[in-house]
Amino acid sequence: MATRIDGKAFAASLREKVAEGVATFVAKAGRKPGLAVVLVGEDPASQVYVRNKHKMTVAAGMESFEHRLPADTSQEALLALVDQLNADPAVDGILVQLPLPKGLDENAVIQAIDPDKDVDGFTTASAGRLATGLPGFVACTPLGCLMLLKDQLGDLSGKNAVVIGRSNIVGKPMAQLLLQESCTVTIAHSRTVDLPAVVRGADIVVAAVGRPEMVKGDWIKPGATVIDVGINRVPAAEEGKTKLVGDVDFAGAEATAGAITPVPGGVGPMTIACLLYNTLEAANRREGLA
Ligand SMILES: NC(=O)C1=CN([C@@H]2O[C@H](COP(=O)(O)OP(=O)(O)OC[C@H]3O[C@@H](n4cnc5c(N)ncnc54)[C@H](OP(=O)(O)O)[C@@H]3O)[C@@H](O)[C@H]2O)C=CC1
Ligand SMILES: Nc1nc(=O)c2c([nH]1)NC[C@@H]1CN(c3ccc(C(=O)N[C@@H](CCC(=O)O)C(=O)O)cc3)C=[N+]21
Repeated sequence: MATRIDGKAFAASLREKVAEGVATFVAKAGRKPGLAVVLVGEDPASQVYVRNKHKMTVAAGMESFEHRLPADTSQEALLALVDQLNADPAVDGILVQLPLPKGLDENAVIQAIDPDKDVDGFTTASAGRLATGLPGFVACTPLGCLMLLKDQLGDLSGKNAVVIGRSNIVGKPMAQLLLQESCTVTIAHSRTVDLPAVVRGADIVVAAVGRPEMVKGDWIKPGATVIDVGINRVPAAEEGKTKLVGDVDFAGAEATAGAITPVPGGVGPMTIACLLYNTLEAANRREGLA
């Protein structure tokens, strides 16, 4: 039976460490680190995430600047806000909550963020820095996955890692991080032939697909470490209710894996904790304290 990796507890302890770092920053810089979050439109899931981010930013001792804009905001107005935040000395980190409403050019908005304030790690500058090993910001979800893996396994060098999914915000940066740790990395995707066989070779499996419980227990090599990034809302047993499940069939994989993250309570809480971690880092760098 696999060890359950407690992402919720790990994230809480990371947020405490960040809060200590914030106190040190305030003593030296004479101001709080600031995180600006931009939410366009009314997407209910995004509203919940943004509210949680605000609460945890304040709890860590940082300044939270929330910008809520109507769904019919123009591209020009949104870009003007990003420029204003880029120029604002009180803002160390900028996050534009995705997805944006239809009609807005997500890529153009993300690329407008100053890479030194890109605490989401979504700009091409951040992706390029990660790929070439230069200091920058790593996307929060893959960074959180890596922290959980290192905590569980220690040195990752030489391990066979399979990342399922090749998105710019999860799969690709995850693969770069594992490569940096000297894993032998395979990136699987919708065109991969015989995915079960590919996964059976993995000491480390990171599932970031967006398909509920797609990865089955009998794909998992005995003792492997399984990181489930998926957040899928599906109908629950009780009529009219919903529940969250990952991209991995948890019950099946738990029997074979060495360790596995649950959903909820696994990778999800690490994402926000890493956002705070990156924001503190951005503040320290901007003040020459890093
Ligand atoms: N915990 C957290 O904080 C976060 C969780 N998530 C969750 O992680 C999941 C992935 O997110 P994201 O990367 O943005 O998703 P995307 O939809 O951008 O990417 C999904 C990837 O999965 C691949 N894929 C789709 N179907 C299959 C299949 N049948 N077999 C193999 N690969 C397949 C796609 O392949 P192809 O490229 O060929 O189309 C694609 O590369 C989602 O559930 C999302 O909700 C995302 C961000 C943060
Ligand atoms: N610019 C931008 N940056 C993001 O990082 C970003 C984004 N846009 N858009 C949406 C996705 C998704 N995401 C999650 C954050 C926290 C949980 C999380 O805390 N999940 C809890 C459960 C939450 C619940 O119960 O709904 C858990 O897994 O335990 C999940 C998903 C960040 N994203």
